[in-house]
This record gives sequence, C-alpha cells and structure tokens, in this order.
Amino acid sequence: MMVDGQAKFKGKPFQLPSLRSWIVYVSRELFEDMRKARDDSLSFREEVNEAVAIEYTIGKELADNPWHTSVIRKQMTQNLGAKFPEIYDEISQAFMDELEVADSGAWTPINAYNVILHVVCRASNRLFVGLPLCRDKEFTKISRDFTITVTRAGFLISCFPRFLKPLVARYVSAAPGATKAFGRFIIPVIEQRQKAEVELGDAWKDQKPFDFLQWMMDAANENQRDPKDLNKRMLGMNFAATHTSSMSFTHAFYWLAACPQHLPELRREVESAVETHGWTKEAVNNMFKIDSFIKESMRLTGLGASSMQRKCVRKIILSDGTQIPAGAHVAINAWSLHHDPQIYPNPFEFDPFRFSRKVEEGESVVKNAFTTASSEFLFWGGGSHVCAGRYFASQELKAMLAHIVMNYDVMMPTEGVRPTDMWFGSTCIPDPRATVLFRRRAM
Ligand code: HEM
Repeated sequence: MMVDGQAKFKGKPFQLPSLRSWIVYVSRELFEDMRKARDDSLSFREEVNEAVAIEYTIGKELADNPWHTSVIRKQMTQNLGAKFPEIYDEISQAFMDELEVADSGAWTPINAYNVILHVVCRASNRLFVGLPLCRDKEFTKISRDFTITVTRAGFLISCFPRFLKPLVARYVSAAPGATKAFGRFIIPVIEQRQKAEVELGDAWKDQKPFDFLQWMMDAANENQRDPKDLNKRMLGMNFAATHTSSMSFTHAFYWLAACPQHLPELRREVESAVETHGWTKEAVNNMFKIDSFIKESMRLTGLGASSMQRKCVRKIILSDGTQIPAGAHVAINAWSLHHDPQIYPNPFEFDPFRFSRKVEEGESVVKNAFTTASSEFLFWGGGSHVCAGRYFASQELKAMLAHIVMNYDVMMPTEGVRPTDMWFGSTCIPDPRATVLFRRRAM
C-alpha cells in the first residue's frame, strides 16, 4: 500500500490506516522538516507512549523523564571499545551453548531465530549488568519475553479511550508482573552497590563494576537513585535492545544462509581484520564487507517500512504546504525510499557489497557505514531521537556475523530460498520458525 501510495501521489503526502490510527506518509523531500521538528510539534515521546502505552506497561517515570537515554548516548557509546572483549566473549560462549551443531561435521537443522534471540539477550546484558546475571536462565527469559508482553499489552491498551486505559492495563497487562520479577534480580544488585558506595567511600571508585547499570547509577541525581525506578529503566533498555537486534540480525542471517556463495569473501575480510587487530573493536571497525552485508540486508528487508513516526501535538504546516492537524500521526515512507532506483540502482536485488564497493571506489566510509543515519538510510530513524543504541547494536551484529562466518558453514534447506518475511502492520518480521542448516567449519 505504501508503494502504491508513493506511485499514485507521486511523492506527495498521503494517508493510510494502520492497526491503531491513520498515518500521514511523507517522502524523502520532507526529511529535513521531520528531522528538525521539535517535540512540541511532532512528538516522538507521544508517539511511543501511545504505541506501547508506556505509562501503563513500562512506567510513567520513563515516559516523563527518559534521562537514561543520555547515558546510552554518552557513557555507553564511549566505552564500547573497552567493553568489546567481554561482549565478544559472551557472543562466542552463547553460540557455543545455544547452537547444538553435530561434532561429526554433518549438517544440522536448527531454528536460527531462537538461538539468535538467546545470543543477543546474553550479549546485551553482559554490557548492561555483566556476569553472572547475563547468563541466568530466569533473568534472561524475563528480558526476552518482556518485549512481547509490552507490545501486546500496549497495543490492546492503545485501542481503548483514555478513561478506560488504567482499567484495561490492570486486567490485561502482564508488564507489572514482569517488572517485579525482573526487580527480584536487579534491585538487590543495585542496593548492594549503593551500600558498598557508602561503606567504601573513595575506595569504591576503584572497585565499582564497569557496566551500564553502574554508569546509570553514577549519572543519577539524588531523586533518581530509587532502585525500583532504576529497575524499570534497565527493563526499558532490554525492551529497546533485545528484539530489535535479534530480528534485524535474523534478517541479515537469512540472506547469508540463502546466499552462502558470499561466505568466502566475508571470511577473508574477517580473517585479515582479526589477524591484524585480534578480536577487538578496531577489527570490527575494519570489517567493511560485514558492515555492508548487514546494511544491505536492512535496506532491502529492514524491520520498519515506516520511519521517524511522530504524533503531531499542535497543528503544523510542512515546507511543501501540507497541513498536519494536532492528533495526526506522521512518518516517512522508508520502504519506498530504501527501494528507490534513483538512490539504489537495482533496488530489489540483494547486492551485499553495495556499500563497501562505494568505499573501495573512494566514497566516504562514514557516508556508507551501517551506523550512519541519513535521508537515504532511515533504518535508525533520524533527528534528535535517532536510535541511541545504534553504535552498540551495530558492533554486536557485526561481531555476531563475523563469528558465524569464521566458525560455521550455513545454508537454507532449499538451496538459495530465503524464508518469506511476515508483516505486522508496517513491521517486517523474519520468519521465527524457519530452519537453517549449520555445519562446523573444517579448520
Ligand atoms: C538493530 C537494533 C535496533 C534498531 C533497528 C533500533 C531502531 C530504533 C529506531 C527506529 C528508533 C526511533 C528513532 C526515530 O524515530 O527517529 C530507536 C530509538 C531508540 N533506540 Fe534503538 N534500535 C536498535 C537497537 C537499540 C539498542 C541496542 C538500544 C540500547 C542499548 C537502543 C536504544 C534506543 C533508545 C533509547 C531510543 C530512543 C531515543 C530517544 O528517545 O531519543 N536501540 N531505535
């Protein structure tokens, strides 16, 4: 429908119904309007609050003041290099534990999505809260299930008028139970750290853990140190990180399994980067083909057909004269943009080295990098709310792909056939039931 709308209205804004409301889709020409718009006109927060009923599912505190986002943008991003060895350790351990591939060297059919979800959850939580919690089966299960819990409850709550929402939330939402269960793990850790800080005074500085939870505790002001509040923010992080990364990785991985002819070229690149830099952030930064492979997968079959969705909170007029009334929802038609032949020649072809080739031809590395959000690549959204975790997500996905490439052969049971994607509204979901064949790589 978005492709038809784009063709019929020749790039002018048009409206389509979504599962919750009508959405005005604008094209790339209005990217700057969307990028520059402030929250008092086109609101990201109102959009998210409405989509997942955040005040009833995750917590009103997060909706009112998401201060932890600046900890992601600053402390977390700055420390990714230092944390890489641990994150890579978790990725390789998790693949070893979760991927039951025959030792005989025979092909083993495996439900890849389930493995990927477990690996992502462990790797993310290694950064968020460290060992041993990131490997705790009960703790990671709450984290893995939480996105589904919130998405389901949020959708249901959003269908009811405002005065009924609290009632619906109380009876349908499993989120408060999940928050409590998560808190049984996280709150004692927070309390123990707060106690140690008081008892050890200055000595705490040298002994304190080096993880996201601690960066958040250090950044919190006097009013933000309540363990219950910090618990909700940790769960919010898991919500933002787990399924987005797992589903995105699965999209890229299905391309790899459907096109294993690219394995040798990817292997050569990973081998050379690791030989020079070891398994470090520098090595991953030098994996341009891996980067390009993932970016091309996200261009062709990324999670969102729409991007930068906002709720209009006061009437505005866009630069082409389009009037957006208060209460309307606006988004960029990312699907049409990512499949526009003017920007991406042969847009429906999977061309994994499309971006790394440009770099080899002399174009800027930054322009072509997976992490770069621009008017031509809307996978991460854009403007002031562009994904805060994209540097971590990119590093994690690249390290996972590099690890698979180095250790396994993969292929689809029907050679060359990628599992058919599923659509939920404007979200493109890789088939979670698909089986992929794995074989340990002969060294
Ligand atoms: C492949 C994985 C991921 C994808 C596809 C993704 C995608 C997005 C998108 C589309 C947005 C909205 C941007 C906009 O509307 O302009 C967003 C926002 C956000 N993401 Fe991600 N994300 C991913 C991973 C992560 C991770 C790992 C974290 C945390 C560690 C994270 C934290 C956030 C936060 C906090 C925001 C809100 C930013 C704000 O309020 O300003 N994301 N993400």
